[in-house]
Amino acid sequence: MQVHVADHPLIKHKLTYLRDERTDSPTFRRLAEELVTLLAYEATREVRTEPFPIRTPVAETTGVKLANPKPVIVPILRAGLGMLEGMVRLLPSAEVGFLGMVRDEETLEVSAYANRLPETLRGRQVFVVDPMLATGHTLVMAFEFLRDLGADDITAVCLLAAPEGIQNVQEAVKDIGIPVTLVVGSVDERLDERGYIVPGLGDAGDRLYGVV
Ligand SMILES: O=P(O)(O)OC[C@H]1O[C@H](OP(=O)(O)OP(=O)(O)O)[C@H](O)[C@@H]1O
Ligand SMILES: O=c1cc[nH]c(=O)[nH]1
Ligand SMILES: [Mg+2]
Repeated sequence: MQVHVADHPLIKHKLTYLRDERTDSPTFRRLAEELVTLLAYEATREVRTEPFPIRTPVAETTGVKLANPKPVIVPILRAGLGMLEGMVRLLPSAEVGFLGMVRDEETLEVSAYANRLPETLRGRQVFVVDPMLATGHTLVMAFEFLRDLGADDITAVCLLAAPEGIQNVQEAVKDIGIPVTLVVGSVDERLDERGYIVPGLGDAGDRLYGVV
């Protein structure tokens, strides 16, 4: 698995405000959207394009456009929804599929409660968005779902990751058997005993949408 840690002062600046416990929900949502747009620049570096002949007011030339079939963006509910708009803004012609997953706060095991994805992902580039990669259980289960639908090219975009989680995903991806790229805004210090990223930002879903 290729791992890219975005190293950009604007990303660090926005992440600092995102982490700050004084940041309210509307500001948190705006920052998450802005951050994903910056990370998406890195995540879409290998997006497939095809030649596209055009005529400018001056001359004929051949540019590029996104190739067909178009990419698929998959936010992992709930918190991944906070990154969807920023990603769609960069890839407006992409299709969007949804995966709903929640981790048990005691065992840290994950269960899926919603799945609305294209029938097949064969030949599609898939971009998974979820702000937090903690133990990595959620991402691994998501990758298995996507692989079972034929995906063979997955890029995951996360705002924060724990080193333990990256390691777990790296191990699991060997068995999943398809190329995976991970783009993250920061690799934090560690996980705490409750499975939260340290220093992290707390519960991303709650900070975006409130405690349910
Ligand atoms: O790497 P992991 O240990 O699996 O944890 C990461 C997951 O935890 C959070 O979701 P959560 O389960 O809190 O659901 P929510 O988005 O509905 O709040 C986060 O958005 C990830 O999906
Ligand atoms: O720190 C964490 C870990 C998992 N999920 C979150 O929302 N935050
Ligand atoms: Mg949550």
